[in-house]
Amino acid sequence: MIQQIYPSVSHPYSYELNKDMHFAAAHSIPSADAGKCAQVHGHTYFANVTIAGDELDASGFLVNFALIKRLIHDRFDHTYLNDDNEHFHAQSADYFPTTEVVARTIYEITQNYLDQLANKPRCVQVYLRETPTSYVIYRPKKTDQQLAANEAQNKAAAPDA
Ligand SMILES: Nc1nc2c(c(=O)[nH]1)N=C([C@H](O)[C@H](O)COP(=O)(O)OP(=O)(O)OP(=O)(O)O)CN2
Ligand SMILES: [Zn+2]
Repeated sequence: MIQQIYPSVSHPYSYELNKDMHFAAAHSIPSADAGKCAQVHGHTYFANVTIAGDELDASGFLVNFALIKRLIHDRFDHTYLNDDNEHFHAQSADYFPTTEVVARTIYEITQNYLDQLANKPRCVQVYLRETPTSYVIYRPKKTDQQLAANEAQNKAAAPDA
């Protein structure tokens, strides 16, 4: 929920920002195993997006909080997720509008935007609460390049280990 403390994510960056948002949306899960969730119903989703980086932009921002809200809240608020065929469809479970898939989609939209910025911030965690008792955390896997950089950093910190 907004103003709650979220699970922390480890990363090598100096700055970390968190943006809380909420949006109302309807969905249905197109699976015979989804039970009552196969019927159209709605939620007030709470999302927390964590962004990290080492460089600030000309405004002294890692990224403008307001832009993250525009990207996510304005895209999904008062929508029927199943109608958003750019992100969701019924042909593959990886694209059903489940909490897991919506969390991953929020990551993808955010990171695609961040990739265009000169200071190259990274989205390191998306926390998405669908109901008072259910939430998902999506964390992107580290790329081979990031794993190699981490290893080099560790070696430099403890060369004899
Ligand atoms: N792993 C997932 N399981 C379920 C998802 C999902 O997205 N990922 N979604 C649903 C339903 O869409 C539903 O919105 C949420 O279900 P649930 O947490 O069971 O909701 P309740 O309010 O009924 O929970 P209670 O704790 O029993 O009150 C189902 N599963
Ligand atoms: Zn639901």
